[in-house]
Amino acid sequence: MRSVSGSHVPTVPVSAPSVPAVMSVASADGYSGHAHGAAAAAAASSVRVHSTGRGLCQHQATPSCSLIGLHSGRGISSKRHFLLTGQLIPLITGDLSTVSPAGFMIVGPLRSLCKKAPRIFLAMNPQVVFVLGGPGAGKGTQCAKIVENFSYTHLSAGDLLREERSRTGSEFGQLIDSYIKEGKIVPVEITISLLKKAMEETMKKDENKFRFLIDGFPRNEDNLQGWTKVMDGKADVKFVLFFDCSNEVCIERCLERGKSSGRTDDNKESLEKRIKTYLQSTRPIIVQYEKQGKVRTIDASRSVSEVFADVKSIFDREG
Ligand SMILES: Nc1ncnc2c1ncn2[C@@H]1O[C@H](COP(=O)(O)OP(=O)(O)OP(=O)(O)O)[C@@H](O)[C@H]1O
Ligand SMILES: O=c1ccn([C@@H]2O[C@H](COP(=O)(O)O)[C@@H](O)[C@H]2O)c(=O)[nH]1
Repeated sequence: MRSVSGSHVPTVPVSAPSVPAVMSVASADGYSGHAHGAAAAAAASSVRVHSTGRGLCQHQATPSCSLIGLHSGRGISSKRHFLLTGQLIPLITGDLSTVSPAGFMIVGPLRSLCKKAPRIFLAMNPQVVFVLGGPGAGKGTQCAKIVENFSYTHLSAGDLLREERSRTGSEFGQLIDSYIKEGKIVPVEITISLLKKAMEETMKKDENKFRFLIDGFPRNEDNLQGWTKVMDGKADVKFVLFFDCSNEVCIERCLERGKSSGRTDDNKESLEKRIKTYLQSTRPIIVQYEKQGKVRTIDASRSVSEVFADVKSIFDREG
């Protein structure tokens, strides 16, 4: 047994049931690194409690009590909280940069808790990276490469809208079609419901898939407000990946793509409108996130591999 960073974890009671004011988190015999896993789980910005543990448990340290944590495996630090059967437990601090690769971790036995909580399952909120940039800046191309190299699921808001447009019986098909051709931004209620559903379905299929690249969203103030209203507290926006590219290069790429894409908006007329919408509505959103220190800017005018080298170093760093 060893304690996490040699620390004890004081509890801050929120509601019953009560647990001892001090408890130590220890790794079970033969599960070295699990204590770090728990610390990483605690470091997660928000953690949901699962009442059932289907698929969550990779290792079972003790049959009576298990704390299961998810961690990103890369340099998580800082003081956060996680929810544990009605208790807010201040973070176990320490250097988490050595945490082993991503996955579920388990610590046990949590002796003092065993009596109170026979089994505790924790899973993180979805972790989101917004991917923004002008039309044709290379967002989709780079997202595909991120997915190949990191454990992210790519959700393109544009693709989801196009899918909805062609879904038989969709009540929004015509509206989406005209908005896309005009380069206008579809009302957020439609887009957010598609995004939320896609995230939920992804996580339902595989609980390990809780990291998302949301490509082409939020595009305007309405999008941002809609996201906040529906997703605040339910998903954590880690950062915004911004592909910075001149309008000329964007237009040239889209026109080239238009030769084979079949997209109704990869033509000169639509592109002028899309660029205008991007400059008037989306850039201010990027500026807002910049003020919060959340934007990671990439020079997207270079080759695909040069751009990806920068993208990769950001994901290596950020986890
Ligand atoms: N770095 C690059 N250099 C040259 N061409 C590129 C580069 N990145 C992407 N492309 C090409 O440019 C076109 C647009 O790329 P992509 O679809 O990835 O852009 P996007 O930002 O997702 O566009 P949109 O927002 O319009 O969906 C594609 O044909 C793609 O192959
Ligand atoms: O959040 C969104 C995303 C997209 N749209 C509309 O779709 C087109 C195409 O989007 P791409 O990201 O280029 O695939 C875009 O011009 C908008 O009309 C949207 O309304 N909201």
